[in-house]
Amino acid sequence: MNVGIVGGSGFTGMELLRLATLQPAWSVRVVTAQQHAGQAVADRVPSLAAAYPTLRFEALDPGGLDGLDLVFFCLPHGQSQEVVPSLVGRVGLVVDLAADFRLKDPAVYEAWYGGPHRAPELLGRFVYGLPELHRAELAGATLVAAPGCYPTAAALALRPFVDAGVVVPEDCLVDAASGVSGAGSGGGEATQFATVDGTFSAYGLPRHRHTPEIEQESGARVLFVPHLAPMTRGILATCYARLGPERTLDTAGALALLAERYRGEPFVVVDERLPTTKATLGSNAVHLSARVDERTGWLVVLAAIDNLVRGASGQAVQAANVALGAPETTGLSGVGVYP
Ligand SMILES: NC(=O)C1=CN([C@@H]2O[C@H](COP(=O)(O)OP(=O)(O)OC[C@H]3O[C@@H](n4cnc5c(N)ncnc54)[C@H](OP(=O)(O)O)[C@@H]3O)[C@@H](O)[C@H]2O)C=CC1
Ligand SMILES: CC(=O)N[C@@H](CCC(=O)OP(=O)(O)O)C(=O)O
Repeated sequence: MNVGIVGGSGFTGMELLRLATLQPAWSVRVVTAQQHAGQAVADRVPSLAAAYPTLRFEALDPGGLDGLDLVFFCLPHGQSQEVVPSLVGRVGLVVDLAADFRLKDPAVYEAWYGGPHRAPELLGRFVYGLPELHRAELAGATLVAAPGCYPTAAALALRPFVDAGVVVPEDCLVDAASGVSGAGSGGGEATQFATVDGTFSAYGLPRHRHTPEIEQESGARVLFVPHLAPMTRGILATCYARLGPERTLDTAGALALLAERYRGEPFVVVDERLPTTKATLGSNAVHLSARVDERTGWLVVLAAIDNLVRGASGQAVQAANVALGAPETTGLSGVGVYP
């Protein structure tokens, strides 16, 4: 399987290069960069030197992707919609890690991304790459939009309760914190050590662009408040939902509902123990837990992921495995690195 990684010199691209080494049938043929074009992969990412001793980043030339079996796009938002339309039908499978093709409604895209979509005709053809929610649509797909990092955690946490009808979908909040790699390798002053070390801050509220994506995939109307945490990787999403008027759910019931919904899922861990980002480091698993506060009538669901694995590149590989008909777990592990 001949593979291309567009935007391979960024954080998600590097993680895809690492995960590609664990795929028995993949061979990375093209890896592109902008500022880093011409540089050896091993110079930019020394941890990959043994796997890619001679591979170099090259400038993006869409023609150079022609005929590849699988191409991952890891470009900043808004860039892949310029390139992907010319590649439809010329590449076996496109997996886009940016937000360009995640939202189904072009009007919603325009409202949250500040301008009209430049390939709206493709929005309906992309499958949202969250296997636990869209596995059947993903099988055989040729265009996949990999989910955003915060929406992955929030949708997997809230969707089971919305579907079960036990919460008020209009009364949901998502309070989430991300490590700084979530901002990409060009984060600048906002993510440098002196700015983030020893502090914890909120940003982007009340109109972070992940809000409509969380709503699309969770089925809830949410107030979303993201935070930046002084760590490299990880997202912890604390999701709150008001219980329905019957108030039938208790903590044991909430945990049982999650366990039942995700029974047999290779990359979902449902546990009474409260999730931590550290336990997900380097793993493709999402760790979920829940509590019901019977005093106030609110459900709290917590989800932890590694933003670069389950929140980006690992999930993109998982979705590609499903789309290509390979075993879903090929080249992926749900076991983290600890401590
Ligand atoms: N970081 C995360 O946790 C997550 C990121 N995503 C999404 O994945 C995408 C990639 O993110 P991430 O890897 O963090 O971003 P980075 O900023 O780290 O990497 C961006 C990549 O795109 C290249 N690039 C930038 N501009 C252009 C351009 N105009 N033309 C061609 N290549 C260009 C860069 O090359 P160079 O560096 O050589 O200039 C680099 O390889 C983004 O859309 C992001 O939102 C999704 C989920 C989680
Ligand atoms: C910490 C941080 O800045 N996180 C980014 C989200 C991560 C990301 O890259 O967004 P997508 O998942 O949509 O691609 C942000 O809030 O914009």
